Amino acid sequence: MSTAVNPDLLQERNRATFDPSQLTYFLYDGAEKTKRKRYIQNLAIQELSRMGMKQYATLSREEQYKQALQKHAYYVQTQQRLGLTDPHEKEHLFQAVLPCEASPLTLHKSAFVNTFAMLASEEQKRKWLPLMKEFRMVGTYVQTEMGHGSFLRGLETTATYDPRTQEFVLHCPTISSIKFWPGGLGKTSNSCVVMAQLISNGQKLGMHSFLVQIRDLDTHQPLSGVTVGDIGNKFGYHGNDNGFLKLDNVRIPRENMLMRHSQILPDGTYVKPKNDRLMYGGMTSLRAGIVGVVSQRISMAVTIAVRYSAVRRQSEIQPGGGEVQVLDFQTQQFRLFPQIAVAYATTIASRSISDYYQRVSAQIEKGDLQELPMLHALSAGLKAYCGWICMDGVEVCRLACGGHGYSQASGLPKIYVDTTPACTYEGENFVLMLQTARYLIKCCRKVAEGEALPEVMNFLKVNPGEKSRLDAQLFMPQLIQAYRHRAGRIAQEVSQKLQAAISKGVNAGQAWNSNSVQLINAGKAFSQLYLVQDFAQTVQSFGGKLREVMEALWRLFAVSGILNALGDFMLDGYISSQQAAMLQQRLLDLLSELRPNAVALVDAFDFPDAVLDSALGRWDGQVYEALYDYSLRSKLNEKQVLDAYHKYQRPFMESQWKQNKAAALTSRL
Ligand SMILES: CCCCCCCCCCCCCCCCCC(=O)SCCNC(=O)CCNC(=O)[C@H](O)C(C)(C)COP(=O)(O)OP(=O)(O)OC[C@H]1O[C@@H](n2cnc3c(N)ncnc32)[C@H](O)[C@@H]1OP(=O)(O)O
Ligand SMILES: Cc1cc2nc3c(=O)[nH]c(=O)nc-3n(C[C@H](O)[C@H](O)[C@H](O)COP(=O)(O)OP(=O)(O)OC[C@H]3O[C@@H](n4cnc5c(N)ncnc54)[C@H](O)[C@@H]3O)c2cc1C
Repeated sequence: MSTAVNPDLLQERNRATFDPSQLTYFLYDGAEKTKRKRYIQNLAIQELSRMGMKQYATLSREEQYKQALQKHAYYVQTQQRLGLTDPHEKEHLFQAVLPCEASPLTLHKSAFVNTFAMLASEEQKRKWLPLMKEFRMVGTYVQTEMGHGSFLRGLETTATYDPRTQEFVLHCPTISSIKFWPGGLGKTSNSCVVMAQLISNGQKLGMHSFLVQIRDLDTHQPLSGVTVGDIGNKFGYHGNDNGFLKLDNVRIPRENMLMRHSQILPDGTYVKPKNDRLMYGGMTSLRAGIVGVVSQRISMAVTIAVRYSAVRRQSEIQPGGGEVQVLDFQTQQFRLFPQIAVAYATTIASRSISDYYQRVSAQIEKGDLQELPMLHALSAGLKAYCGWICMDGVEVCRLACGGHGYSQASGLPKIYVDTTPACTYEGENFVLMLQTARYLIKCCRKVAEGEALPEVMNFLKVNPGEKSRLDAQLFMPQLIQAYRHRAGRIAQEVSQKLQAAISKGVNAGQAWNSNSVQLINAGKAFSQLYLVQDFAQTVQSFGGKLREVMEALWRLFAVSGILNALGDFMLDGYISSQQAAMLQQRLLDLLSELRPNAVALVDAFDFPDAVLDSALGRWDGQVYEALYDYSLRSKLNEKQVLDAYHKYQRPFMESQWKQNKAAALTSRL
């Protein structure tokens, strides 16, 4: 394959008005850390290549599972060999080893060990954490059942305390109570944290967590009373053995209930937690983490689509003027440039929600639960909102690559099937957004009662007759104010509707359901406001040319967000039709303004080719060579004439030939 860089891409890089390495250093916390990231990723990529790893998309499901295990083992061992302790460095390594390739061991650390560490007492941690950390116990987080996932209070699996033996009896009483979906459960895990309804002294005490061993630690055979297996093929996520688990009166010692926040004493007496929802802590942490996962996916997809659009030439703009780079079509820019903005906006939001999570967790550790409701509302809203826009964005990128986007060679299908479950797992997005709305409505009531709100919620104090002062300059404060006004208005309006329905005697649940479409909209508007504000704040920390480019990108994010939900902004007359028309024009101006920097903006993400795993998104732009090479490696090309020809095609063809003509046929027409 040619080693030269495609001249169109070369030219794109030369015409950028800013230095993309400045942006790369922002993303990876400076030049030194960027160098270290590159060192770690290149080392892993070279070693894995020497180990003969195959392209994920070319493997069968079973092979994907096996290779993912092999790679995950390499990931952990390489971490140890290099002495990595910084979580970002571990993340860089993980990205290079398993880029969008679901691993059966992902849940071990992120959900099993982390949830255990959050919910177990000090004594329990001393006993079990070492075994988990050295992979003697390999585990997962087992909550969802066949019949219930979203409605946790509806889970049916029971953990009944038996004071005579000081044991819990874990039992799945019905088909719908069979645990279903947990990652790594089917074939890989020997242990798990199981969520079950606690029953003691005949009292139902709600969902609690239990450490349950499901397989023998040596033979790996399922233990007595345990039926466990893989759930079968899915939309994607093939490297992961998402599993089912049926517990049939399985007994575990009393000390296996995770007892940090609530306890069962030997005689069966129940000690309540300070707050029931502390039990949900593991989910909150993962939701915060998922914002980072989806932001990475859209960043990869848009890198592929923008680079490809710079080398793909098709059609003429001026008759006779020659074929142009498809990136020069306004429609292509209209599809792709907002996705670059989404990639940066969500990356920035992922950092701030992660920092916020760490801060509030530290407070919770000290017993201060004041910010828990806000953390829940924000992590749920951002997980859902970022999940949606990143999933949609990945598909926009795939479609923008035309026919080749449909090939696995583009890397885009692999990214899509890895992004879309983020809208379902760790809380179905609509269900989560309604949790965010629940918090908003509570805050609206506080406004009505004149109570103080956290500073970030002050947008709920809406000025009803307010008109936007937005003009063609698109000043930051006016754009942000538009988002504040819209988020506040929608939340207040739906809050008033709820109040009105309840005062007419409609019960609270009915009133909630009848307004839930608007409640979702309130949650989205709040989450989008958060992204717009957070992105703006970051842009203001940049200087020089980088600031100019990133301000334009931020404006594109803010303006396209308004135009995509124009009704929300115009319904109460806040934005006039003249302002809306001005925004439509300014959006097009911003596309032209950003055009010279499109490639530099995606190059700044600094994804190695092996991470993108894409014939279309290669750094050197040699896409046709790569596509052709990929085709030649198709398993169907291993033989010139396939067995299926002799077995099915030829007999079928012959069955269609008219008897007398068949005799006259020669091998060439
Ligand atoms: C940064 C760390 C990074 C870590 C690493 C990151 C790496 C990422 C790797 C990604 C890989 C991902 C792999 C995939 C993992 C999938 C795992 C799963 O799906 S596992 C399965 C995931 N499954 C799901 O996610 C299930 C989704 N369902 C649920 O979570 C619950 O059923 C519910 C929240 C919807 C309702 O619960 P219900 O008990 O009926 O509650 P009500 O509605 O009656 O409200 C009562 C009160 O509770 C409050 N509150 C609620 N939650 C929380 C919270 N977390 N907190 C605080 N508070 C909370 C609520 O605000 C309300 O307060 P108030 O207004 O009364 O004051
Ligand atoms: C790839 C993948 C990995 C997973 N990994 C794990 C894991 O490791 N451990 C684990 O325990 N689980 C896991 N899950 C399960 C996952 O957490 C659940 O599927 C998820 O929480 C959604 O629940 P559900 O399937 O019951 O959806 P449902 O709740 O049945 O959703 C169906 C529809 O009903 C709607 N709906 C439900 N309730 C409401 C409501 N109150 N208001 C409005 N609409 C509502 C939803 O919005 C959705 O449109 C995984 C799932 C997937 C796809």
